[in-house]
Amino acid sequence: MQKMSYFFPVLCVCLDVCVVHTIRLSQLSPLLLSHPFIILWGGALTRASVLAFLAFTYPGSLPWTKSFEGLQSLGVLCFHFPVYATLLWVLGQSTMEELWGWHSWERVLQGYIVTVVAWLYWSRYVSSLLISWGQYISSFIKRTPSQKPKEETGASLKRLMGYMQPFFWRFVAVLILVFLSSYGEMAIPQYTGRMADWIMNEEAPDAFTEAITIMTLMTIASAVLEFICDLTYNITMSRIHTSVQGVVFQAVLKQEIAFFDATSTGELVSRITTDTNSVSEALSEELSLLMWYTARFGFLLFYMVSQSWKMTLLTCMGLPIIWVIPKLTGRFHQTIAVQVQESLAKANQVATETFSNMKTVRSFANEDGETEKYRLRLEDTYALNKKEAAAYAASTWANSMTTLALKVCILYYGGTLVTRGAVSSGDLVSFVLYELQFASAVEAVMRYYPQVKKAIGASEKIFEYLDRKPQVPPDGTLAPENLQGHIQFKNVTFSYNKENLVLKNISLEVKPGQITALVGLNRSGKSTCVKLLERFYQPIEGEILLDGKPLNSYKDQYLHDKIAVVSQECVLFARSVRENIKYGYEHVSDEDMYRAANLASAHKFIMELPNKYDTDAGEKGGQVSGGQKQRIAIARALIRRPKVLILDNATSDLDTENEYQVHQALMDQAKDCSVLLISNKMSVVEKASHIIVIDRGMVKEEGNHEELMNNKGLYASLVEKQNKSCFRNEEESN
Ligand SMILES: Nc1ncnc2c1ncn2[C@@H]1O[C@H](COP(=O)(O)OP(=O)(O)OP(=O)(O)O)[C@@H](O)[C@H]1O
Repeated sequence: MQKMSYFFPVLCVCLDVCVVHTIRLSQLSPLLLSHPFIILWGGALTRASVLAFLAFTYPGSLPWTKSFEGLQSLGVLCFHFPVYATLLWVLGQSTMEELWGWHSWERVLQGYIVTVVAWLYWSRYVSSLLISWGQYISSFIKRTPSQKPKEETGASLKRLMGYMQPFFWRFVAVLILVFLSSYGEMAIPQYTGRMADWIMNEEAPDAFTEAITIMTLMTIASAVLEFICDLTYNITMSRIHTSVQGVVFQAVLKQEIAFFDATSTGELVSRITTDTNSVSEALSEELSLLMWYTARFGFLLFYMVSQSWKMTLLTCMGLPIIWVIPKLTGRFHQTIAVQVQESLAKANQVATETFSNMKTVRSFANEDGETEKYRLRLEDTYALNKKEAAAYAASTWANSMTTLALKVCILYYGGTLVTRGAVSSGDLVSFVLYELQFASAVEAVMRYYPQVKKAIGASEKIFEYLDRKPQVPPDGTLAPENLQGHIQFKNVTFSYNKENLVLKNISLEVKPGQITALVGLNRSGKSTCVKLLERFYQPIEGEILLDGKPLNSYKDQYLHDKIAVVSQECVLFARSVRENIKYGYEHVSDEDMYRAANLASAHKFIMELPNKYDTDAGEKGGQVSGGQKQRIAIARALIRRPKVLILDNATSDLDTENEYQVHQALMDQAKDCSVLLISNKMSVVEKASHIIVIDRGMVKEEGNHEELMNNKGLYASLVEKQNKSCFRNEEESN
């Protein structure tokens, strides 16, 4: 099967080449012209079979079909070269009549003109060869997954236009350039026809020189304008792309924390990078091509009508078929593309998750498990890719069949018009050239229009984030200069999923100038209280007050400046220690940074690091231990001189000595602010001025250490259990 998979496409390409070449020869031989439909169906069916075969042999690798197109172009090119070279040589021989059965030099000249047309057509294959191979190579380099199409593109288009607004005049200039350049392109067919008439009628020699001069000038002008236009357009589009990317990133950052809980990092990153890239690439490349071909389409139609309205009518009769069939097949292709996109996203999610948790994967030696999971996801994608490739083959087949049909009919009908003297040979030559470009313009418009539509549809996914209103009530306006840091939870009830209540009618108070500790068993809801204080989530019932005012009445930025949280899983950025401590507070002096680091018992070890405060503290290249990370995180919180300092198991990774030092420093710090301490170590908690014990989302008891010990309740039992376990550990170590 593997060997077959190489042999079969090559065979089919050869067959296809023969058929296409026969069609070219049919331009010279009336006999072959009498059987156009046999040739047509032969060509179309061969092409379809090759594409279908490729689709099933190499599903998911559309580059293969691109390479096939390139291969076919190369084949046609190789066949054409010797044949037309021989033909040109034969034309100079006296045996011409015997060879072709033609009876006059007039027919020989006609043959010559058709050959010129064929050569021009041949040059089209050269460019198509270069383009398709270019696409083939770049598809390996880029490999961006296709976008999820959407039906309602009108609104998205309007939004996109909004981003184009600042560049309005540039787009106007681009449109004018497209118009002028497309007009210039009409020179070749128009003046080739005139030259043909000159050859046939032996007009004044000046006519030939004039035609060739105008043709050259117009072609050069058109190429220069095209260059300027492409440059302007692409620079503008990349400007728009970067600004859209920035806006989307900003919009995502504004979302509430529950949104980040529900959306995977992989999806977010893909939305900002891959989705915006694909949309902008599609709009840069495909929209620009769509503009070109639409302009060409208009000009070609105009010139074709001016050459012969009858032949134009015939050409246009084929248009509905060219439009309808690919549209039907294209719709199916789009549906599959959506499924492929979704399936790819699932596979990407597995990969992202695995790479970001690589240490855990290695610790559990689960590389094979993750590989298998990824493989299974890819299998789903593979199955869909097969369908997608088949749909692609079907739509390409439909396209080529309809355009081939049109070509044969035009040649046949045009030939009869020349014989009857209704149009001149030059007109036919021009018309044939126009028609060749016209068919490819229609084909291109049909191809690029859905792609542009698809890209605009995909942009809707990006706009979803822009439109999404964060599910947190808008922040207030309060930002008082003097904040005490007095916190009150009044009958607060909260649930993450509206089913299981995590906090049940909780009321508690954290007073300024003292350390309040929150203790309880795991999952009792301690960290949830902190998340509510940070406004990550909203209580279902009750209210949280800061200095007697609802939390929501404060400015968000102000709140996060005044409330600093250090949690157990402190995350440092892959940046220097200095950048991590000054995170969000870059304006602060180095002296303040040293002060915060000293309070967090971090300054000493930082100065011993290879590059001191410039050492990389990040997760990947980081050179700091877990305990050191925690101290950097505490310094990061203290640098902003918070009014409420929350330590959620923030010293769990510190050794006894460092933990003691940090807590001594915090005791001093607590005089200026309120400290909320969450810790599972009772030795740490007992020093707090006030201790609140939480059990299953409810406050069970509160007081200071002595009071709670005398109570002999949950707190006393927690202390007792911890003491026992410490005693046992000490005994074991002795
Ligand atoms: N983002 C979340 N989405 C849904 N449920 C959550 C979320 N975060 C916490 N929970 C649930 O809320 C409950 C309380 O969790 P919380 O982290 O507040 O407890 P805790 O007392 O701080 O526990 P621990 O001492 O283990 O840190 C748990 O049942 C937990 O599963």
